[in-house]
Amino acid sequence: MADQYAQTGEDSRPTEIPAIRWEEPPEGPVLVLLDQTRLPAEEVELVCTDASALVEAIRSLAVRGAPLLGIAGAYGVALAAARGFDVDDAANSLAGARPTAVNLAVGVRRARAAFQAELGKGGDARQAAEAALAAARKLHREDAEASARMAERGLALLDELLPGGGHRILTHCNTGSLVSGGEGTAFAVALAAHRVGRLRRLWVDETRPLLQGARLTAYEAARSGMAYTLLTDNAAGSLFAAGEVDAVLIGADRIAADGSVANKVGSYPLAVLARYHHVPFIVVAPVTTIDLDTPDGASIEVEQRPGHEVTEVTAPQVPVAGAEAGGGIPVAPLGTQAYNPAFDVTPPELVTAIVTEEGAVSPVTAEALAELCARSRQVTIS
Ligand SMILES: CSC[C@H]1O[C@H](OP(=O)(O)O)[C@H](O)[C@@H]1O
Repeated sequence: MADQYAQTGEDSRPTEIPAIRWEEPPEGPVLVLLDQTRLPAEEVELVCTDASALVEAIRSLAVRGAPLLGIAGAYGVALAAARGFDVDDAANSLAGARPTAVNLAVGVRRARAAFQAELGKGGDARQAAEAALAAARKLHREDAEASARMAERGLALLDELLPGGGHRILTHCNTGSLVSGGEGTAFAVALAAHRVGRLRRLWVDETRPLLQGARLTAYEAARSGMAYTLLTDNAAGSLFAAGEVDAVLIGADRIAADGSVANKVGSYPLAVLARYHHVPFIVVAPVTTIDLDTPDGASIEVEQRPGHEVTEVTAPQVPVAGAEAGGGIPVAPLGTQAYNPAFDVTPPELVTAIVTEEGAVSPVTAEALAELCARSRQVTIS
């Protein structure tokens, strides 16, 4: 069936999309973001000159995706320092902009620590700001390197689990260049398989309500030239039943110490479907997404988002005059209340493997995750 929906990308532009970059025009440093709320219709850039503009961009998902949130948070601290704003205030507002993706707080913490360490060594404000920027640039580089290594390790695992190639991969939400300093996490694995001719099809969940799959993953898949097919989230079950899914590849926003995985809402039902149909369910995430300070899935704060994201559909660049608060077109009676968690939590027993740049963990246990993180710290130190 997969081939009858043959949709291959037409775009030959480079797949790496500059989701974020630091610039230093004469009027002062800025953080330039590709506004992901406007994709795929428009490639519009947001120019942030202070932390509050970046906080708004994070909350509106103009910039999004766990690893990129970490990079943006670090640059946000550097921006506040470079422009003479209060760094502690900036760090606190950035770290609190979205609660679930642990990378955001990690990135903010790394840049803030570099800033404070430089001051502690007797450096002046300019030197401290430069130290924060250096920490942000380092995190950006490390994430790009991690992305390449995750792609390599993820492809090796797919080849091991699915001998014979021709992988039909289902993915949820968006985990490509738009969430990363490199080519992403789970999507980067699919891209690696495509480049060596071992991706038969990427099944792309549209990912309601904000449609990161339909708007962003399809956009990235088209640019790559891979064979991909979009589906509604509720059509995934019939694909599994038809035997059309060889593996599920998703990202993560926070992985608790016991191996519970918080990811875009709709991930947990895919894990249950995968288990029922004996299909590998693989999580691809950098080590920075593993949070040993969060003991288990119940301890992960799941972001609750505004109801209008469910009760309205919004044409990103065309606000609808007179529509509800969200500016979209109502699809439910005015006043309808909506349940809109941004993420859900998959228990470790439903996860076949967690693939990181330092290696894969399977089965997923607290001990194996702790060992992986310890090994990663050794690598970082050396
Ligand atoms: C690999 S990070 C991408 C991750 O982030 C997405 O959430 P959001 O679009 O709300 O930032 C989703 O959970 C993806 O798996």
